[in-house]
Amino acid sequence: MTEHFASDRWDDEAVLPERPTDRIDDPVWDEEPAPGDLDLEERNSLRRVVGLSTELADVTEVEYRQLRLERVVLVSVWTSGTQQDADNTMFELKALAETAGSQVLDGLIQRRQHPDPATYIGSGKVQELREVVVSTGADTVICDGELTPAQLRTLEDRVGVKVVDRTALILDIFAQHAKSVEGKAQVELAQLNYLKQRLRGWGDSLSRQVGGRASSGAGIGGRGPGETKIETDRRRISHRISQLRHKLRDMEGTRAIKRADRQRHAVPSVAIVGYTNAGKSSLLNRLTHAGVLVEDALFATLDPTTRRATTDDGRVFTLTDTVGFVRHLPTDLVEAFRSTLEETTQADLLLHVVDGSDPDPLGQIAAVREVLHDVGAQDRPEQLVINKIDQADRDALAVLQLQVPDAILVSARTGEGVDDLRRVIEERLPVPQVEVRVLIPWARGDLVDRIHREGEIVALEHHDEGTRIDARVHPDLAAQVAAFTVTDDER
Ligand SMILES: Nc1nc2c(ncn2[C@@H]2O[C@H](COP(=O)(O)OP(=O)(O)OP(=O)(O)O)[C@@H](O)[C@H]2O)c(=O)[nH]1
Ligand SMILES: [Mg+2]
Repeated sequence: MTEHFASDRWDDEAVLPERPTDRIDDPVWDEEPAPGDLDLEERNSLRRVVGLSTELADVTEVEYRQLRLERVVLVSVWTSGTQQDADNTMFELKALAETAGSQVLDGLIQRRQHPDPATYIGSGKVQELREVVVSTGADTVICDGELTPAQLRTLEDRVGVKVVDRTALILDIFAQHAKSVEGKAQVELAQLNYLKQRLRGWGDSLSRQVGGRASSGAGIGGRGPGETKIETDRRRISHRISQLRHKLRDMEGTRAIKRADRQRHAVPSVAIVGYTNAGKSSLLNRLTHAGVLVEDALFATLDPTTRRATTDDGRVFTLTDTVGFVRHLPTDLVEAFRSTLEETTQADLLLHVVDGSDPDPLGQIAAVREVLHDVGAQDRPEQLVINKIDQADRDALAVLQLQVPDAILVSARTGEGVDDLRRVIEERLPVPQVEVRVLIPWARGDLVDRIHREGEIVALEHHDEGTRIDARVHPDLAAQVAAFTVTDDER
């Protein structure tokens, strides 16, 4: 076992802390029918994890952690809604799993009133799940939703392979995709928060086991070395969390300055928001030739990209691409990306992009609006944009159009409807309010440029002495050109 491998294993451990020492010689575990090599490998890897968890000293490794899920079985509990809804959720989970790099072997949906508190799917179904896992040769089970540490543990014990939840999966995708220093820090923070909660559960069970085994172990003596280590780990994690929070606050400050700068120059801003994979980056590229990464993968974009664009009448505005949303985005991630999404709370217009070819566009719209609400952007002007009309079903599209009559239909791929969209953006961008009538001397061409860019020109004439302009501009610019105001008799 190489050192490199070792740290990889620890990385896996980060998201799915397992009980460290007890499992290998746990008699119950040994009695389980061995599903061959897989089980053997699993035990080996567990054994490896034991030694490695001490390496938690370097918590920064969480940043680079990947689950490396390979062959997975998906499980979801279906509590309400139609069969179709349940299937859609499952397909989304599949897309998420594939984005994380895994091969989906099978998917099981369990109908229940509530997820089972002990085993999520209900103890009767666990055996069935185990059979599917063994027969497909899966190495991982991914559960939809967010499971408690105890549920994850119980399922792992009884199914015999690694079990992760949707939250861990999404965190993993974010970790793989984060590019900027800030994005990485945000994901790491969310991962550490997730990990910290899991450590707590782990600590509880450990202390019980240690106490049980060294049966004299009540009171002080009952604090096994494992528990002490966990507490050390938790302290380290807490320390790292507060470091990251500091770092992020600083970076947030820098961004706020940049944003304030744009605001002072009164450049209107448009933020492109929407469900992951809706085509936000494609649309940004279409509107600005920005060359932003477009991928048929969820969460391709994690770092907000801002580009300048110009309306037909020459006004400059900014367009910002944002991280995609998804149903039940882990709260920690919403929290972590709050600063990134702050862009949206300041935007003059939100372009809410919807994948018109998705089976449940209204569900996507609702999920996105929920996140917008969470970050405090619910009162921003919103323009719905139904994208991918080239591949959407015509009938479904017609129905959708009735449901959201104000939406604009486009295809970022073919360019269809994009001109309409430009026109609507232009109409909905805030128009500068102060009317000015000025004669700008030739030497101040910079001011003429600014009026072009930041204001709206009503009339323009070239005179011998300079440029005569009637325009509507923002108050800041109005003040700067005030010295060149013309009176009626100069007209
Ligand atoms: N057929 C069709 N496909 C599109 C259209 N717009 C985008 N796509 C495809 O949809 C996929 C996702 O596009 P992106 O632009 O990366 O979507 P996004 O919303 O930025 O996704 P994330 O950043 O992952 O949240 C890519 O495979 C695009 O080629 C469209 O109008 N028609
Ligand atoms: Mg994108």
